[in-house]
Amino acid sequence: MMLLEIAVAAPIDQTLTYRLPVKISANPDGDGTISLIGRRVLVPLGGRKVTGYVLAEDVVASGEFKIRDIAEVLDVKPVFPCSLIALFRWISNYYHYPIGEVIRAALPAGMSPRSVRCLELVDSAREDERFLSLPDEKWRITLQEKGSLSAAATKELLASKVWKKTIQQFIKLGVLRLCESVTSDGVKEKMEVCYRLQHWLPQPSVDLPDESEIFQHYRRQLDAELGLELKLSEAKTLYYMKGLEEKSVDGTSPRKELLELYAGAAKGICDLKEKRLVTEQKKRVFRSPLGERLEFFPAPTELTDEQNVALAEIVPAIEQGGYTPFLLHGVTGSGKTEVYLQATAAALRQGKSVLVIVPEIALATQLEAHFVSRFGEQVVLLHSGLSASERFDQWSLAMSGEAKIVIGARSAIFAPLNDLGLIVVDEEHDAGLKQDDSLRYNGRDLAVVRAKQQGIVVLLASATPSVVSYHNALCGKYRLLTMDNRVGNRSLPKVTLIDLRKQQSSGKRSLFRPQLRKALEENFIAGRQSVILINRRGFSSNVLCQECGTPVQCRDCHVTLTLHRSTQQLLCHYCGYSVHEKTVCESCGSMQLVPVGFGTERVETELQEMLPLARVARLDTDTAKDRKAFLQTLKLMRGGEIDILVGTQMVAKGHHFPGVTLVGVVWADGGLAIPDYRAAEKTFQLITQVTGRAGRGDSPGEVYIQTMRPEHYAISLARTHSYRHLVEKELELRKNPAFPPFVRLVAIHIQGESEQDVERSASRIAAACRAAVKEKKSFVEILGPAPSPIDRVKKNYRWQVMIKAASIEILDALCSYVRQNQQELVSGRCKVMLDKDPENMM
Ligand SMILES: Nc1ncnc2c1ncn2[C@@H]1O[C@H](COP(=O)(O)OP(=O)(O)OP(=O)(O)O)[C@@H](O)[C@H]1O
Ligand SMILES: [Zn+2]
Repeated sequence: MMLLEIAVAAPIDQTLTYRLPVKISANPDGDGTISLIGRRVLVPLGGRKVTGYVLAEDVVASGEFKIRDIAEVLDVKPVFPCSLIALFRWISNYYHYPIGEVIRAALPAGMSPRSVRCLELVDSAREDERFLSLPDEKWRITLQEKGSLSAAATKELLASKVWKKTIQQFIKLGVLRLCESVTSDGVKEKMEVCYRLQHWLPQPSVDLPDESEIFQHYRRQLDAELGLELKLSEAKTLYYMKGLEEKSVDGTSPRKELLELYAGAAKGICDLKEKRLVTEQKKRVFRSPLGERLEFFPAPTELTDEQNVALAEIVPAIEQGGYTPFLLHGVTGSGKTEVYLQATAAALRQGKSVLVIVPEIALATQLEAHFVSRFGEQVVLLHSGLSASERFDQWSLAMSGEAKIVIGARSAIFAPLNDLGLIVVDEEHDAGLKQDDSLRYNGRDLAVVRAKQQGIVVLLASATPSVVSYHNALCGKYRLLTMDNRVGNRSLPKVTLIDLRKQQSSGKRSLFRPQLRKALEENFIAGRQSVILINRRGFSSNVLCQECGTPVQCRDCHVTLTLHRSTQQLLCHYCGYSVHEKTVCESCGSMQLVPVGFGTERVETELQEMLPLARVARLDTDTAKDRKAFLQTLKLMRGGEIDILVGTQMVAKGHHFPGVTLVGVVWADGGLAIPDYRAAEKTFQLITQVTGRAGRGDSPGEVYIQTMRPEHYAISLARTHSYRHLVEKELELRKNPAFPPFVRLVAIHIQGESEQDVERSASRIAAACRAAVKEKKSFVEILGPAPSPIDRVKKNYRWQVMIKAASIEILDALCSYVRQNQQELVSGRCKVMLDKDPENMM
């Protein structure tokens, strides 16, 4: 009898031991060799049954607890590889999160295969009188006619108060039985018909005056060189196939595209197939989420010197194997993507697979096109925009080893790739890599941990690495690679600061100062594209009562509402609460409300007024809600069909828009006022990233930055592209008072509907932590308790205690202490959440 170590999907910190009873076969297919590790099982826990994940077999019981039997094996094959188990254990320890819940969070939601139970009428009991004498309910008739019920009908029946008992009795009598079956959602990969040339064919000459002559000539050429006596339709088909072959990764011509070029190819192909000049095959298609074929990017003819230097370090590390972390600091447009592609090729040559993590889905789509152009069908994309069945598809392709390259957002760090050789993290500084609720992990940090555990290469890359990562590189924890120059000797754009403190001279007040205005007008007239950054969405950031000055606030949060003119709403950006824009002041009842401040919508409106003929588009979380529309906007921008793109930080990240020559920042220092020790770092990163969108094509770029604080180092250093100076400055400042990288942080969040309970709990937690660290010799500091900067969200009051410590062990000891004593420390229905290495300070 085998004992199993199982993580249950419940808030329990430890794994549990269960027995695999003899009556349950681990391998119903009769294959005795497959291990249970990585599979899901159903186990009794208290009075219910929950999903468990098998982490180890043949374990030894501690003898402390009574060991129970597992109820069922849910999967016929593992759903995650053994190599991930160490990562799950690490995450559970590090983030102080129950291990079963870690695994549940790692597996795609609603992932199949899953087990379902169906009620069946036992064959030999078809004539059972007791059963036949039951009332003519729909379920009974179905059972009698079809022999079984669907999983949904079974579930409903077993939950019904009226029939539950009866069903159970009939199961006991052996008339009915419950059958477990494993299903997967029926979505298949998309396939298309392709044709392949079976013969070498000469290159057609194209410098003939008209088309029909080209085809005639090609027909004669094929006859002369290869002795093929072809009909004109056949020669014409071959001519187009030859063209498509060159554009494709694997030398095939998709039927759909061929017919679009030449309708007569349908007939031509039939004849050519008969003559065995062409064969037909089915191929998996990779479509962009827009349903279109992905753009094709040819490989560059040669690498830049800096790319060569970087790869001369990365490739041997991949070939030799072993844990090697790299930090690639490459300025915007230096060709980092090509480095990822070459490194990937090196890993594939070793028979290894590759994982690419990006902070944002839009970037994943862009990278996907590059990777598919180079590696074809070996690439899958894992992201939250997929339906459950699509995600299952991608997941199983990775699990089976069919897909060698997985690209995805942070959760793709759990991709079930077996033979990893390389993990790439693009835009490694980006806050989007951190999950901000439930299991609060950082995808970049997990990439490093996974690489270390599996002994492989990890490549963190950014034009503006996080100060912490760069510090790690300076200390020798990571190997630093630098690319200081743009591809093709393009220069970084010239940046001009515009001081917003200087009075606007005369005329209408505008969000754009004359210099930026003029540049925008000239750029538009010259037929070039511009990008405008304003890191706030909505029309205005606040709405104030003109009579008493009170801002309109959310009903459930301590947050002022933002005016969204396009939907005529005042909207809470924290909980989504909204009221019509024509509302009354809560405090005095006046209807005179005035918008103050500005956001993307207002900037868009003003631009459109300023340049009525320009095609202006907006990119922010509001317009990005519709994923298709969002990707469409990016595509139009790349294709030059938008003149001015306005947006939040979304426009700043990693996009390659070759036509953009002008970038404007409406208000650069808004982020400096946020209570976050990284406010300057983040401001610098945002400006540098958006600056990097200019001048990536043939024409050089220029950038105008409007700011109230032109002398602030985050802004003046961004003007001169001085990343290393910024790091020096930040490291100096973070020594005292101490902040990461010199200390580690954990934020303890306490939330609840009763303000008093929350405050009391926070105080007790802070006091308990203080008492616990009294004796400690190394540096530790407990800050708070204090209300969070946004101290009420969705009816919940929020307080926090922040702990800084020089040693991670002390932090961990305090976290464990708080969790273990939660019952005594926390009042009423308050919730406590630990956020290690917090990213969001609000
Ligand atoms: N060796 C090369 N020769 C010619 N073109 C190249 C080469 N390497 C990269 N490129 C091209 O240079 C452009 C910029 O490269 P890429 O988008 O990778 O920049 P990046 O370093 O990722 O910048 P960012 O940080 O802004 O995302 C792309 O169009 C890419 O195809
Ligand atoms: Zn709200």
